[in-house]
Amino acid sequence: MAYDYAFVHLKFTIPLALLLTGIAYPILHRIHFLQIGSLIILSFVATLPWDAYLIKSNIWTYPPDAIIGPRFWGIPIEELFFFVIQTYMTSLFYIILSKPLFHPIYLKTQRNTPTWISRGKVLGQATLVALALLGGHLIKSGGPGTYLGLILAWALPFALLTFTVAGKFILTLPWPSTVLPILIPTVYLWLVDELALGRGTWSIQSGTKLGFCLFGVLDIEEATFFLVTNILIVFGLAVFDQYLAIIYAFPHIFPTVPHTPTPIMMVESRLIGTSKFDMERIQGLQEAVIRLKRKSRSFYLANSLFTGRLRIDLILLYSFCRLADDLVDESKSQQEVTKWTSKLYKFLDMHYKPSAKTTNTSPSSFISTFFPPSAHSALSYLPTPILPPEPLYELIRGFEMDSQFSSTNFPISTEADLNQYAQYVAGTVGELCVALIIHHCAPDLPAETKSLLRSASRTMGIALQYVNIARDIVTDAEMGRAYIPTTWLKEVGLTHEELIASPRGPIVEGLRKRLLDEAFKLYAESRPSMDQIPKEARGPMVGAVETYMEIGRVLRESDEFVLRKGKATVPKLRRGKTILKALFTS
Ligand SMILES: CC(C)=CCC/C(C)=C/CC/C(C)=C/CC/C(C)=C/[C@@H]1[C@@H](COP(=O)(O)OP(=O)(O)O)[C@]1(C)CC/C=C(\C)CC/C=C(\C)CCC=C(C)C
Repeated sequence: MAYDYAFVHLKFTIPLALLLTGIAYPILHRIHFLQIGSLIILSFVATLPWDAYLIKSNIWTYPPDAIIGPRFWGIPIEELFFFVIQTYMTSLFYIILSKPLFHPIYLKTQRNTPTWISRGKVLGQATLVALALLGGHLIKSGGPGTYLGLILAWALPFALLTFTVAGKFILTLPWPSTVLPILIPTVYLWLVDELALGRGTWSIQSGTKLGFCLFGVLDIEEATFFLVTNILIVFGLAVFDQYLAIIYAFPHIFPTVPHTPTPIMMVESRLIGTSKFDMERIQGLQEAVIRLKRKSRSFYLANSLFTGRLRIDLILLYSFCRLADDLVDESKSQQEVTKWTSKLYKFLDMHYKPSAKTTNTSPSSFISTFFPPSAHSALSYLPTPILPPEPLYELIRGFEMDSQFSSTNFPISTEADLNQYAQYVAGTVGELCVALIIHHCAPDLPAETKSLLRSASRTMGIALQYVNIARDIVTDAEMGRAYIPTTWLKEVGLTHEELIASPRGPIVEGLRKRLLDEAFKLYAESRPSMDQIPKEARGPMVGAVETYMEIGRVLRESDEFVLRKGKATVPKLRRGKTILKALFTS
């Protein structure tokens, strides 16, 4: 009995697995445990007979003075543990590197597949078949090609199966999320293997190997083994992600999705033909993600921390809010604003007041007739059945207030007006976000908790809007707008006209500070209630709020301003740190 092989785990695999667990911990959801767990079981069951055969045929041997002793089917327990830990580590690499991806949009190539993907899939399948056949041939011939043959003939049919099921999806995913989680653990395990082979912890029979080394004493067969097994793990995870993407993306096929989609749903998602996929919705989701990425760094980063349908619906909500805001902001006249807001009200009426319907037009033909093509998806895919109507109507009312600014009219006279405005444009957004969270994560929350969350989310929305106004004093002035209440301006001897003509200087800084103080007061009032947000949405929501409030903190530190396009932003590193802190502490 000895501990050489056990030490390989203690020194190299377990510490890395622990480190990866620590890094991935805040982004791991129940579904990931199901994903990793199923893959560990599959890889264990698939490797067991193969490994037992290798040991029985003396292709692989373990000197008795390198292992603790207990065996199952002749396989030392350290080796059995290897199946588990390698699958676990590679899965975590994949999950971490795939986190920023929004998988539903990678279903876009399922129909009207680009030629390079169709060809790539056929080429991949042909290569896997050829290599598996080569493996069979090497086994039949016996001698030095046996071990390589056994690896190829065993692993590649599994790879072929998974690639056949999810090849287009795998090829559509960005390479850092597929190639890197294969390569990084492979190279790491090559180095570990090199060390173990060098120390004689395990060895390969000389008559059954080719005798080429990739480097040092690392036989080409061992290098191939780690490469193909990591390919198998990543392909397996991608199959799982493809099924999840189908389940989450298509409410017309899966109207409700439980916390953790069931294995039956996974099978169903496989059996449904791609002809049933709503590719227009995928296109709409893609447009919404692009809008989010272009317009808001903070929310884009925070959004990637959510999962499932909640993530999709938050993106769609953002897209609607942004579109409505832009339609009003980009209007050239008061009439144009009224044109858009009345169309938006009508759009909401069609969903929420069908009895008040004045025409026989359907919402989709109303959208395509009265809105520009760039607005269609943001309106068509707003998850109206889940969202309460009042905040949506109020949001449009807030945009109407925006349009009332003119060289002689400043609608924000008092602090109460400011609060009302912020309620309309941002308190509503908080309430809508919470409605989505409750629907997707905890529909059975007690009524008092729901109402606490609603009112806190309104307050938090106002806090964020105050930060937004404090940040944009200069850019708003350039558009002829001043949100600082007339009463505050009077106290410092300013008028709106003067603020707009000269939005910089110590007096304005004083006003900015006052607004930020109000923002942080409201933030402090509502922040404790965020602990009542269901666990799976809490960290990401806190992350979203904190990255936005961080703009306020940067503004308060004034010398740290990073002025970009006239706006103060939080440096990337600081934004990343804020998100991580929120995730690890919520
Ligand atoms: C990850 C995530 C939460 C994403 C979605 C959030 C979402 C739907 C945002 C919509 C934003 C939007 C375009 C609203 C239109 C009105 C508007 C412009 C509001 C201002 C947003 C700032 O956006 P940005 O800086 O990009 O805009 P401009 O450059 O000024 O054009 C606002 C400041 C409002 C943002 C308000 C919220 C996201 C609500 C915050 C409250 C919560 C998240 C609830 C917290 C829960 C509890 C229980 C306290």
